[in-house]
Amino acid sequence: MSRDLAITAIRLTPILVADPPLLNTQGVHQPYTPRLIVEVDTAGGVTGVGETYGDTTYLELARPLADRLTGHRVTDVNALHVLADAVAVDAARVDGRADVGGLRGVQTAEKLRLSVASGFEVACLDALGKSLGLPVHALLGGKVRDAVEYSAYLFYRWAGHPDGVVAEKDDWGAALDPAGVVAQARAFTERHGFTSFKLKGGVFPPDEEIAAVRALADAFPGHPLRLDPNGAWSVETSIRVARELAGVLEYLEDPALGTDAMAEVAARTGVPLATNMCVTTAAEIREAFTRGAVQVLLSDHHYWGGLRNTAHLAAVCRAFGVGVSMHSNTHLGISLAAMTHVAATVPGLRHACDTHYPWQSEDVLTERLAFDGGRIAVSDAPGLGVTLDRDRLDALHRRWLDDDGTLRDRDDAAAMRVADPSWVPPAVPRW
Ligand SMILES: O=C([O-])[C@@H](O)[C@@H](O)[C@H](O)[C@@H](O)C(=O)[O-]
Ligand SMILES: [Mg+2]
Repeated sequence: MSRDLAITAIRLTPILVADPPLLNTQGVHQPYTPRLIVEVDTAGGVTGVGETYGDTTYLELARPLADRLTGHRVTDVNALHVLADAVAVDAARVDGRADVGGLRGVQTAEKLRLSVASGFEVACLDALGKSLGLPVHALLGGKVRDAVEYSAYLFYRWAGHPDGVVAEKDDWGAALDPAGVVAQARAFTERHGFTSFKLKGGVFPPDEEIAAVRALADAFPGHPLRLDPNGAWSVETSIRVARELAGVLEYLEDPALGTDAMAEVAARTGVPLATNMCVTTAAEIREAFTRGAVQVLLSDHHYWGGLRNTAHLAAVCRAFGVGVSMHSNTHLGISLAAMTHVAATVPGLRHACDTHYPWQSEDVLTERLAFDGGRIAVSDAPGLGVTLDRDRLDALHRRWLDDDGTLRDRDDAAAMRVADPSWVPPAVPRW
């Protein structure tokens, strides 16, 4: 192995990963969700790995980007974004589209490019770290903590996917009322030691979700609690819920959609508001921050364009006096490792980060990342500190190849229609 950092080959492997029947305001998670694994080989004999969304539009962009990046060096992460910008995206297939599988705010061609580039950036940094014998956090300026805290991501859910649907089974059971939510939270603490809890809301009428949060507060006195209805409420409903849960919630996440609504809710309640929907692009920052619409920004290295962009975003938040934490969608261990490295470098990270990882029974790593007291230890091994399990990768890719296209694009509303053929994503505000 040498330190020749030239990229000689890039492998893109789309996979389908098992996902439980988690409910959100759009519908329910598919039994399998697409992800893309990126491998970058260097002339020095090192391979770096990255992970990002695997839906069709992401793959269409990833392929030409892989061709253009080959021949560059793994240090060329600024050039990576220039190359991504030059790849043609059919904006008509992206701009203004409803987000049917992710509830991550506005969809634009730029955000699509950033989301794809992030998988390559992580793979490049992993390869660079391995080549230099340095952990990724060192490439970002070094860690300021040795472990990163995550919160238990509670979901209303069915015990299993609808009858007749091919799916992996799990032992979490159903959670459809306050008692079920508390039981799920207890399972999270027993299995992973989490001490802070986020409930995905927007599924049941607000009073039922208020009751679930109150039940959590009774069961876990003094523990940080969040509720996230993904913008399903009107301003008036948001204000009512915020007032009822004042003193109970650490923050309320995206109660209503858009900067105007969030600013009004923030102005009329004392509960801090967090978002991964109202501010998801650079262009949305100034207005939301100056109007006080957001008190905590949930960053996400996938759609903000990588780990370095995430560190920059955290600096912008600091400048505006806005707190920062992390959003999560369905993801595997490569992304959890990447999140942990960048989170380790962010000063003033005062809120536990979100992660879906405990819901993922499958991974492409030889060894799963393990939570200890709800925290992931920051690896000091070279690169991300994870090892790809090629057999697992091949098996999950085989599942993607065998799919007739039904599952290759995450669509929570379509998944819900399997159980309820009349389902359409509710108009917003839903309540
Ligand atoms: O996975 C889900 O159902 C979540 O609702 C996800 O799609 C959101 O993007 C996310 O977790 C959030 O915090 O809004
Ligand atoms: Mg959210």
